[in-house]
Amino acid sequence: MYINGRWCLSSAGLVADDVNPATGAVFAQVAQASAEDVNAAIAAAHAARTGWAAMLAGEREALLLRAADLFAAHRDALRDLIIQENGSVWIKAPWEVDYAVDCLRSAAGCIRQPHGETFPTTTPGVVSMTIRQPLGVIGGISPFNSPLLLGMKKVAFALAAGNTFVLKPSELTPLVGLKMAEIFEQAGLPPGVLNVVPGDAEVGRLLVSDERVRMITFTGSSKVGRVLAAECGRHFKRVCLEMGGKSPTVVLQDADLDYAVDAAAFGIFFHQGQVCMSNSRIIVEKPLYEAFCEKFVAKARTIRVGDPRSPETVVGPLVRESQAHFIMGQIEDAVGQGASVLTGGTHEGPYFQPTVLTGVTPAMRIYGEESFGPVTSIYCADDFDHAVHLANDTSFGLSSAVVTNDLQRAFEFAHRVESGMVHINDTTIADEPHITFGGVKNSGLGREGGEASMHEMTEVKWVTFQLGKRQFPF
Ligand SMILES: NC(=O)C1=CN([C@@H]2O[C@H](COP(=O)(O)OP(=O)(O)OC[C@H]3O[C@@H](n4cnc5c(N)ncnc54)[C@H](O)[C@@H]3O)[C@@H](O)[C@H]2O)C=CC1
Ligand SMILES: O=Cc1ccc(S(=O)(=O)O)cc1
Repeated sequence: MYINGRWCLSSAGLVADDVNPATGAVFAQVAQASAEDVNAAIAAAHAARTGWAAMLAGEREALLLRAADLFAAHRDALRDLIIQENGSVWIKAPWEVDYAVDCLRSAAGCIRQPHGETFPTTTPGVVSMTIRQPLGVIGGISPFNSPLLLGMKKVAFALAAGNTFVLKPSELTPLVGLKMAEIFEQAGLPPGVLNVVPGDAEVGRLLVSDERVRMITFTGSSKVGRVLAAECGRHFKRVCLEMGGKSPTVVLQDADLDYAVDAAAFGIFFHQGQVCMSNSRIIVEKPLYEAFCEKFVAKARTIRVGDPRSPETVVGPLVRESQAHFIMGQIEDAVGQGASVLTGGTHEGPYFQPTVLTGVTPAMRIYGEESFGPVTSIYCADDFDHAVHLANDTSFGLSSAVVTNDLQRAFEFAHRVESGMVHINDTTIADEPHITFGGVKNSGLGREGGEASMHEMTEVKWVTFQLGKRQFPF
């Protein structure tokens, strides 16, 4: 692990296997942080926070830009590691590296940005202003699905805002987190500014309960997010949560059918459906429903499942085989209650066939639960209002999409849909480092990206300056 600028083993001698999802083979053993190690990482970040916050903006900017160039220079090695550790397919892994590079450059561009404000006051002679200051130590719990992208989104903006960081990567992708530290070290990041402590939920709990950690930023399941929100509340700690989704793509009756099929297919089969914004629900207006189902199923059947290293593969392995059993449980429950599997519905180990269901009802688990696999359900909407109702009939609210060229309908949908993001004439999957990203309902609390991150990761302080002497009443 990486603590205070040093590479070290677990003080308790703990290690865990790192498994390649594509083969099931153990390819590395990774040190696991003990309570002592977590304490050392937090202490290092705490000690480094004043120096890092005081570093001139231009110097911090230069460092992040240097790091961006180094991540770009390591593109092939990072791509290969992401494929090996996460099972990402060939089209996704390099894109993830490019995003991380872009994210660092975007964060570097934010460094001079946390502006304060000035105010007129009712007290004569008072100059009144706010300033924005770093929070101090931020703890990050990053997920497995895009371990570099989602880890970088947290680290880059936290550092840009002048905070120091302790990162706990997912148990399933610790090496990507450690590789990040290695490259930041090469870029010249001072010791203690970024610390990486692989481990299980206990490591996360230690980050949450330590009073030196002033904020937790998390991407993962709503189940864990709910626990973190409560625990951070108990410790009066800021929290930013990016959680799950059951995002809808709505296809209106005027849509270009082939385009809608392509958009929705990308929205569920990209990265084998392990994307928080995946359109695991497709809602089609009645006049297009039958034709859409037919074409979508035909497209799903052409999708190549297999070795993530092969450029032809679209759907690679799920990150762990147990996820395939979880999804099979959802499908069996749905079929047992009358749903139909139009295609797919089977898996070999972690390789899940692209799967399309119809006839799904609210009584079925898959109607409301996230699947995190290449499985979607198609619903028939009687009309536009029914489509909006179906889109909102979920406890989640991350992303949404509407495929139409009817501007009136498109903007009405954008206003009425209960989601943090809505994409018109597109799919549900979109993410750019400088744009405000996040969900409503059970999908999120707070926002990430660009200015939103800079706000979440800084504290506002009101400062006044009395010119001359104030007249006190007594
Ligand atoms: N929104 C998204 O992008 C993601 C959603 N998920 C969803 O979550 C499901 C489960 O995936 P997991 O990787 O197991 O994610 P998870 O969200 O259940 O766990 C994520 C992390 O939280 C830590 N953790 C668990 N309990 C904790 C606690 N009480 N305090 C502090 N840290 C704690 C774990 O050690 C792990 O690092 C997926 O199947 C998917 O449905 C998973 C990853 C990303
Ligand atoms: O834009 C594509 C995109 C963005 C994010 C993710 S993930 O949720 O971080 O995996 C995947 C694809």
